[in-house]
Amino acid sequence: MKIDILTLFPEMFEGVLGSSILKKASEKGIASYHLINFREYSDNKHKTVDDYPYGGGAGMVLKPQPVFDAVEDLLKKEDGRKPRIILLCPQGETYTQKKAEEFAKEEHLVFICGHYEGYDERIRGHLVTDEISIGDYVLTGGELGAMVMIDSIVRLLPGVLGNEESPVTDSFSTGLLEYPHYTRPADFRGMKVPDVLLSGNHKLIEEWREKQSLYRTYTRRPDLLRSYPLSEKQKAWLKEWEESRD
Ligand SMILES: C[S@@+](CC[C@H](N)C(=O)[O-])C[C@H]1O[C@@H](n2cnc3c(N)ncnc32)[C@H](O)[C@@H]1O
Repeated sequence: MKIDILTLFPEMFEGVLGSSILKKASEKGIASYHLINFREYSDNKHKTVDDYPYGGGAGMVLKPQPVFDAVEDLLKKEDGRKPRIILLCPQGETYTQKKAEEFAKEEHLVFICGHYEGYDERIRGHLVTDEISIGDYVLTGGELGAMVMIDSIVRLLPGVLGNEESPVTDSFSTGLLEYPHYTRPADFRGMKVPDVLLSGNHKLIEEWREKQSLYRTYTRRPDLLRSYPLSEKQKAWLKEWEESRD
């Protein structure tokens, strides 16, 4: 997967793209990252990329010209193939694991990281294919949001995670939150690992994990259950928990 990142602060990405799974993915040739400082595309001799808002008010607005020119330059190299062009934006669609899975199927993603008060509206309306928010809060710029998205997408690409890690049972991938994990020792300062995990009975362990996963979701994120296809056994567990609350 090719990932282009348009940013005024390319140095912010060095640590994240050069560490852990994202670094491994690029070393294995599965993902390649290209940082583009769109200030270099400014047609202004002072290389400014922002200007005062029409109508007055606080803050500066990113001008359309450097961003359009930077994206058009990228597209020239694409032989007509259209990448997804993602604008990081607190007013966009809220990012989810489903969206990460959707983007992971693409061959080429372009991220546009805003800064200042916001973007000229023509960038939003005429250049991008997706507007994504990473949550209901306001960041200083789109860089952290792009890093969050890139990390969650790249770890889903085939061959990126080793056998010892799997995105399949991760929270949200299954539609539920993941079950709790324990490792050695079996007794840490009197806090014991549930007996079932030490039993060696794989069927019982699977059932315990399924039940824990459902219970976690029921207590922490009941909203996820609205779209989750519950089995009859799971419905019975939920009924039991509902009744014990009364
Ligand atoms: C200070 S914010 C601008 C917020 C804008 N004035 C508004 O109220 O919608 C600057 C930039 O940070 C990025 N940003 C801020 N919050 C974000 C969020 N929750 N998700 C994604 N990007 C965000 C966007 O790129 C945005 O253009």
